[in-house]
This record gives sequence, C-alpha cells and structure tokens, in this order.
Amino acid sequence: MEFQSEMQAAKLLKAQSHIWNHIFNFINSMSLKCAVELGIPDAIHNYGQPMPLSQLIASLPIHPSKSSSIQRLMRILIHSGFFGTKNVANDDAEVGYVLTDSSMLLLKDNPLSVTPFLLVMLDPMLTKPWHKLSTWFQSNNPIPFETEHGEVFWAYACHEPKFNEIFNDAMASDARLVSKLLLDDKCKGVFEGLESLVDVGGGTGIFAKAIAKSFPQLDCTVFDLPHVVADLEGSDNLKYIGGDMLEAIPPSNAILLKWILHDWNDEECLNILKNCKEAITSKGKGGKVIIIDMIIMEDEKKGGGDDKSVETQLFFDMLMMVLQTGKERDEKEWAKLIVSAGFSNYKITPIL
Ligand SMILES: C[S@@+](CC[C@H](N)C(=O)[O-])C[C@H]1O[C@@H](n2cnc3c(N)ncnc32)[C@H](O)[C@@H]1O
Repeated sequence: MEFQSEMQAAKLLKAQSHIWNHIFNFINSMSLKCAVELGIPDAIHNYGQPMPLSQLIASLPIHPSKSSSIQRLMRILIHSGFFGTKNVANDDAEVGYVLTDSSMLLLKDNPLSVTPFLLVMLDPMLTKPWHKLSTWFQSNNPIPFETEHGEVFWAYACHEPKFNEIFNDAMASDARLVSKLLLDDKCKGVFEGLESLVDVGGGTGIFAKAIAKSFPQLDCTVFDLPHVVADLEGSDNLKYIGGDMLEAIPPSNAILLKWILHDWNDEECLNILKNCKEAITSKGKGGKVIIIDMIIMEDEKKGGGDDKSVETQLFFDMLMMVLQTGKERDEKEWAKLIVSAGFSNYKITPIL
C-alpha cells in the first residue's frame, strides 16, 4: 500500500512539474530576448576566449545595481543550451562563458543571424494576440491578430512603418539562411535552365538577389505589396514590382513561393495557385511553381521528424492560426491544394 502511495506522489509531482514547465516556457523566450538585447552573444564572441563573469559584466550596458543578476540570467541560458563554460586559459580555477552553435546564430554580424526573427516574434505587437486566443475561439473574428489590433496583419504592416521594417528584416534573415542552404546544396538544379522567375511575396528581395547572383542569365522579379517594394532598386537581372498576388501575378517561366501559402487558408491558397498557373502558362509554355514551406510530419514511425522538429512544426501551425488565416499542412493537404489548382504533378524535396 505504501509503495502505491509513493507511486501516486511521484506521478502527482511529475504532473505538477510538467504544468509548471509549460506555465514558465515564456521565461526561456524572454531570457533569450533579454540576452540578445543586451548584446551578450556579441560580447562573448568579441572577447575571443572563454569570458569570465566579471569581464562580461564590465562589457555590458547595464546599471551597476544589476551586476549580480547577470550570473542568474546566464545560468538559465546555459541550461537551455545557448551558452557553455570552459576553463579560462592558464587558469584551472576560473571558468568563462563560451558560445554554442545556437548563440553563434544570434551574433549581429553573422550573415545568417536569426536575431531579427527573434526580435519580431517576441515583440509585443506579435505576442499580444496570443492573450486573445480563447476570446477568438468564442467569437466569429477570423484571426486573433485582428481581435487584438483591429485589422489583418498585412493591413497593419502597411501603416506601421516600424513594424513593417522589423517584419521585413526578420523575413530577410530567414531568406538569407535558407537561400544559402538551398543554392549551395542539392536544390540548385531546381533553378537551372529557367529563363524568368517571379518571387511572389518575395519581401525585400534577399532570396531573389541570391538567385539572380547564382544565375546571371535568369530574369528575376520580386513581386510584393507596393509598400514593401517601394523605393527598392533592382539590378541587371532583378527588378521589383508592386501588386496583389490575390489579383494577378506577372507572367513568368517559374514562380517561387517561399513562406507564402502557409499564411493563407485553403480557399485563398487556391486563388494564389491559380494565379500562379495563369502566370506560368500565359507565356505560351508550361513552367513550374517552386514552393518552400513546411510539411507537417507528426508520425515519427512513418518517417516524420523527431520530437523537437515536430514541436517546431506545431508551433508554426499555431503561429499561423494566431497571426494569419493560414496553417501548416501535411502532405495530403498539400496534394489536395496542388491538384485542385489544376497542376498535374508535384515533387517533394525534404531539406530543412
Ligand atoms: C511570410 S512573408 C515571406 C517573405 C519571403 N517570401 C520570405 O520567405 O522571406 C510573406 C510576404 O507576402 C507578402 N504579401 C502579403 N500579401 C500579399 C499580397 N496580397 N500580394 C503580394 N504579396 C503579399 C508580404 O508583404 C510578405 O513579404
């Protein structure tokens, strides 16, 4: 009997700690945001060797009364894998902070830095709608973002220049990382032999610039909302056009849709895909649509991702529910969309 109650107590405590860790998940995000805002990854990187706490404190723009709190911030970030410790050279007793692969990706000067994405996703403009999620479920409002801000995401970005800028920077940072992986690796062939390409919803054109550079013969166009591409200058084989993809898309040999369709519901996606089809066939011959988006792979046994990558996919799906009308889709849902839009076949290349 005693054994049974010990088991029950253990189960109870495990359940409680599971709940506590979920309640406090935001502390991981906010501690990381704070470290980035204080420039901690850059301070450690610039030091060039394991950085003792005293040196880190001396290098940061903090009030002297907060010095003793830095060690506590670092302790949780070490626990979550953003920093490590190593012995300081020639000193067996003293340890210093070092970066990990993840904090390397948060350095300001790293061309692949994820910092702009972190800063926009954790900006109150994007975190506040999460507090409206249950209200949204009880209303007929289409999107929690709209419940909070009174209008849809793209309309809001149009008249909030600061938000427009940080959002576009965040997209550009992802485009830099993904274009590096895709154009250096096994996907380069996808763009070979094309005459023209329109990057629909291409933002400030980071991805299209990388393609235009790798394929100087390819005529590239970045097509996005007028306020996003206003004042942007093209080059020899790159131009910017403002417009609305829900209306029409400029004619082209190929269309790129990176991180577009997951923003929209099935009906809106069908509209976009039909406009893509129209754009690639209006040149008189068939072409292709290149979609860069995720495929939900929940079932590990059927070749899906590990626990962490499934969690990332589910996070993104919820993000689309809160910020947009869209969703992340599994292969069946993608296939249905593609076929319904009138395309005859598709090929999936798993990369990221
Ligand atoms: C999630 S971002 C993706 C940006 C870029 N493709 C990337 O992956 O870095 C979606 C983009 O679609 C653009 N967009 C939204 N509505 C649009 C519309 N109706 N017509 C054209 N572009 C639109 C946004 O301005 C934004 O740049």
